[in-house]
Amino acid sequence: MIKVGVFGADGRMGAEVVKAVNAAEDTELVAGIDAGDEREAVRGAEVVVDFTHPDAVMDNLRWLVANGIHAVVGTTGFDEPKLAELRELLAKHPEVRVLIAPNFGIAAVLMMHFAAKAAPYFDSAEIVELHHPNKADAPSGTAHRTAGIISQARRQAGSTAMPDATTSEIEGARGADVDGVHVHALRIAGLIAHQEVIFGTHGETLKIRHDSMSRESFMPGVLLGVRRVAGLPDQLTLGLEPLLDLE
Ligand SMILES: NC(=O)C1=CN([C@@H]2O[C@H](COP(=O)(O)OP(=O)(O)OC[C@H]3O[C@@H](n4cnc5c(N)ncnc54)[C@H](OP(=O)(O)O)[C@@H]3O)[C@@H](O)[C@H]2O)C=CC1
Ligand SMILES: O=C(O)C1=N[C@H](C(=O)O)C[C@H](O)C1
Repeated sequence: MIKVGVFGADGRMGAEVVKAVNAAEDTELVAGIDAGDEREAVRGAEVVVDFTHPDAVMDNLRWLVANGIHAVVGTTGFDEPKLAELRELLAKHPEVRVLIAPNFGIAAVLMMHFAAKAAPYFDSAEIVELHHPNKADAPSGTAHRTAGIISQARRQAGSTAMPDATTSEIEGARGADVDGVHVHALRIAGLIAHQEVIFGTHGETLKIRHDSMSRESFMPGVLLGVRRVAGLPDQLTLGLEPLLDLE
């Protein structure tokens, strides 16, 4: 049995993780905590799953790493300074492993993988992400990562700049520029988590769309992370791709 703690246990994702950990035959819930609760409650856990808030996750990781507990992190909002600090912390605790994935949906990971493969073949690429209106961050972590991998694939292929003759716009009309890829973030009541990557070239477009219709969709990926995190070769793993042999 893998002993698991959950940070953000009463949240939309955390509550689903608690259910999944309780239902799986090889995992056992030590404790689930929320903002204001004592982290000590999860001492004894081998792995803690964090679905909290971009402003809270680094404090949680500082505590987990210092206490020798592996972390599976779904919370978004990681930038280079946060990752650099985390690498420094981990260097002092070589036994600890951290897996951070902006999206634990297997189909979402495939959507990003296919987007990277398609990117060199098109002149244009833009991302539309659509989420529930209670989401804290925009653009989504998934859109951020997708833009990064499209941009990397285009750079590696020597692609030229995307065509765009805009010289006048109302601020925001072209979305956010993430690594040179325009990202448009929609917040719509009734939705959960969706993303469309739109590619275009002469006379042809390709749209790759992913839809999470329920938060259960993330649980196979989260449980895979819980089962595998302790054995990962690198102290810090970004994205679920290596666990799915997708690199
Ligand atoms: N990687 C993935 O596959 C996915 C990632 N996410 C990401 O997960 C994060 C959470 O999303 P969601 O569940 O919708 O958000 P919610 O707001 O529903 O839940 C967050 C929970 O975390 C709690 N919390 C806040 N700070 C702390 C803390 N320091 N320690 C412990 N608990 C804390 C909150 O408590 P309180 O309400 O009391 O403040 C709340 O219960 C977001 O960053 C989101 O983007 C979401 C879906 C999938
Ligand atoms: O907040 C959410 O809901 C989600 N957050 C993640 C993100 O920011 O990409 C993953 C998924 O899109 C749902």
